[in-house]
Amino acid sequence: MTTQTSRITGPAEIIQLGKTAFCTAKVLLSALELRVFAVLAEQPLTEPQLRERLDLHPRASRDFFDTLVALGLLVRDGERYSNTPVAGRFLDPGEPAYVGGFLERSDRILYPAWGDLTEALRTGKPRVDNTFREMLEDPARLSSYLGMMDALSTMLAPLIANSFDWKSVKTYADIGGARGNLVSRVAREHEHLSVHVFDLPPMEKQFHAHTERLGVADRATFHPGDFFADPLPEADVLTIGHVLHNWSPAERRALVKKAFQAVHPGGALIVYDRMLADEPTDPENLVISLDMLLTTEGGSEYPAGECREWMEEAGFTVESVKPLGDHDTLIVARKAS
Ligand SMILES: C[S@@+](CC[C@H](N)C(=O)[O-])C[C@H]1O[C@@H](n2cnc3c(N)ncnc32)[C@H](O)[C@@H]1O
Repeated sequence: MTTQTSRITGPAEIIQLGKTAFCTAKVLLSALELRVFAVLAEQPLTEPQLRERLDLHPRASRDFFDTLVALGLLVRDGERYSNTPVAGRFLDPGEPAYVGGFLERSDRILYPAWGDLTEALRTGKPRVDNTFREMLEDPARLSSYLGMMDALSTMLAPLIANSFDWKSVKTYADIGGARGNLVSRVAREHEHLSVHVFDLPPMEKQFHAHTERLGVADRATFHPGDFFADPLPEADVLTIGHVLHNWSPAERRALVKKAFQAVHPGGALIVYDRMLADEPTDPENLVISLDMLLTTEGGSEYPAGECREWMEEAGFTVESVKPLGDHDTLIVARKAS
């Protein structure tokens, strides 16, 4: 079957794709780094006031603020700039729905790494040093990373809480569950659940603070360990979300096999990731797969069919494969009673 890309109809779109797209991305990322939205959350400001607050040179400050207006993130009313309602809700770090944790990491790590895509494609090697373990020891960097993870799992949590029958489930463990954002949000929807997170030991302190903040600490347990070296906690339901894509196919297969040992008879394994469609019509998940090339040793996105094979090979029966939100796929697999 021929794949058609109807987005590109002429030279204007080609130039937009090759130039304007990364320029406008960087305008947003710099605005976050400069705290434009945080400053404007306090009060609307004129161009000289905002420029002074942000300590910018006058040469391009008006163009920079006007670009943010043109992108729909700021409003200019007469001489004063303010946040649009959407920017005020999602880009002001003081707001609970802030998604900037994700974008801050984009700015610091992914934006420079993407500049080296050609080299990564030639060598198959990541362009970011494997500093993940070091980052876990650095509270500021860890917080920014967790902000990014939480931004994603907060959007998916209500869908996961409603797309599975949790009534008969007593224990639920999220493998690679970070500071417990997903389990906490599912536990808030289903008050009978006792929830568990398995993750690397440095995540434990963050886990206790976060589950406390979300009001589920009395039902939440952290299991420190390395999921390739240590046994996983046993539970009625295990989730593995946005984890398998960080590892090579052989490592994913091993982890799914290990999950089979940990799921109680009659229980289920739920895997979700940015899985790849059969036809490459949507660049979104393919771009994330290239992110994995740039940032991990062996990771990539993968088709749902491959995940099915790992699950069936481990002994599960796949019950359902369905879309989760705009870009993820959720697979539920059952272990026989
Ligand atoms: C991409 S994050 C996904 C976090 C979470 N599932 C979510 O969707 O928000 C990957 C998680 O796997 C954890 N992780 C990485 N290597 C691990 C290992 N060897 N053992 C246990 N956890 C690990 C990381 O600390 C991190 O929390």
